[in-house]
Amino acid sequence: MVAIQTDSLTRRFGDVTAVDGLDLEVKRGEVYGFLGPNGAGKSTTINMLLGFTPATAGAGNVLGHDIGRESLAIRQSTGVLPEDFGMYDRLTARKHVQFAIETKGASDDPDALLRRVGLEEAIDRKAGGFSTGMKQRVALAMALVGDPELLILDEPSSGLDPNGAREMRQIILEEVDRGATVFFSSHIMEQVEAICDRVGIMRGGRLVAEDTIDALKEQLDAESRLLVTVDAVPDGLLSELRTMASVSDVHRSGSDIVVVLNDSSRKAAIINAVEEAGAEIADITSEEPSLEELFAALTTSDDGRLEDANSEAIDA
Ligand SMILES: Nc1ncnc2c1ncn2[C@@H]1O[C@H](COP(=O)(O)OP(=O)(O)OP(=O)(O)O)[C@@H](O)[C@H]1O
Repeated sequence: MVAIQTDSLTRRFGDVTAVDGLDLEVKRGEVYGFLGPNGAGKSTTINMLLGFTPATAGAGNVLGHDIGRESLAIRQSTGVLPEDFGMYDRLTARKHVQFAIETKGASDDPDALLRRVGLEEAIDRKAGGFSTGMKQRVALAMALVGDPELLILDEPSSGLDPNGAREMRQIILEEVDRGATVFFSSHIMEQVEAICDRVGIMRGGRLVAEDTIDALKEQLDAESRLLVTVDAVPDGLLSELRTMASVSDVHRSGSDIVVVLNDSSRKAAIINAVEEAGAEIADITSEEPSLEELFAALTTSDDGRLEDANSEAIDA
C-alpha cells in the first residue's frame, strides 16, 4: 500500500521551478527522509501534498486522496508539523492542542500529548513566551492529535536542543511502531541515518537519488577507509598496497596505514598483505562513508564522487 505518490509533480513560481517533475512513492509504514539543500524544493513539495500550494503540473495522491481535490480529507488523516509554525501568543499550550483536537474531531487528552512531547511544565503557560524549541514541541503535540495514519514533518528538529532532538526521534519511532507512516524533511543527517528506511535527496527541484542509505552508498561507489595500526611500516609496503585492486589511496598517518578503498569487500586482502609484509598489526579500524558525505557528494559535485575529506595524511 502506498501512502504518498506523485507523478511528474511540478510547481513554478514565476521563473523559478521549485519542484520539477517529481515522482515519489512512499509506502505505508515507512520512515522516509526527504533531504536536500536550502531551496531544493522540499517545503514546496510538502505544501503541494497538503493542498496548501497548488501544483503547476503533474498529480499526486496522499492516503488515496487526490492532492488537488481532496486536501481536506488528506489533512484530516495526516499530522502535520509545518516549517513556519505560527502560534497564538495569548493562548496556552493546552489551548493550542485543544484547538487541534476539535479541528480533527479527535478525543485525545491535551495534557497527555503535551507531557509526551516534554512540555508538562508549560501546559498552562501562554505561547507568547515560548522558546523556538518549546513552540516546536507544541507543534509536534498538535501533529500527533488523532493518531494520524501519516505524519508529515518539515524540519521537526529545528530549534530543539540535543535532548529534544533525541525525544523527537523516539516519538517518531513510537509512531511508526503503532503503524504510522512518517515523511519528514531534515538537515540533520545523524537523525536521518538513525531512523529512516529510505531517503530521497532533492536538488534543484528534482529527486537526484532515492533508496536506502546503504544502497545509496553502494550506488555511489562510496569509498571506505581502513586504518591499520602497525608497529612499523615495512619498506615498500605502501607502494605494494597502492597497486592492489580497488585501492584508490594509501598513506601513512602516524602509526596508521590508511587505505582508501572503493570496494569494502577488499579489506581482508589488504590486512593479509600488511601481515605478509611482516608488520605487526596492533589495531584495525574501518570507517564507512557517512550520510553527510553522501549528501555532499550528491548535492554539490556533478559527478557524484565522494570527496576524501578526512585525516591529514603524511605520505611515506
Ligand atoms: N511562495 C514562493 N514564491 C516564490 N518563490 C518561492 C516560493 N516558495 C518557494 N519558492 C522558491 O522555490 C524554491 C524551493 O523552495 P523550498 O522552500 O521548497 O525549498 P526547501 O528545500 O524547503 O528549502 P529549505 O531547506 O531552505 O527549507 C526556492 O528557490 C524558493 O525561493
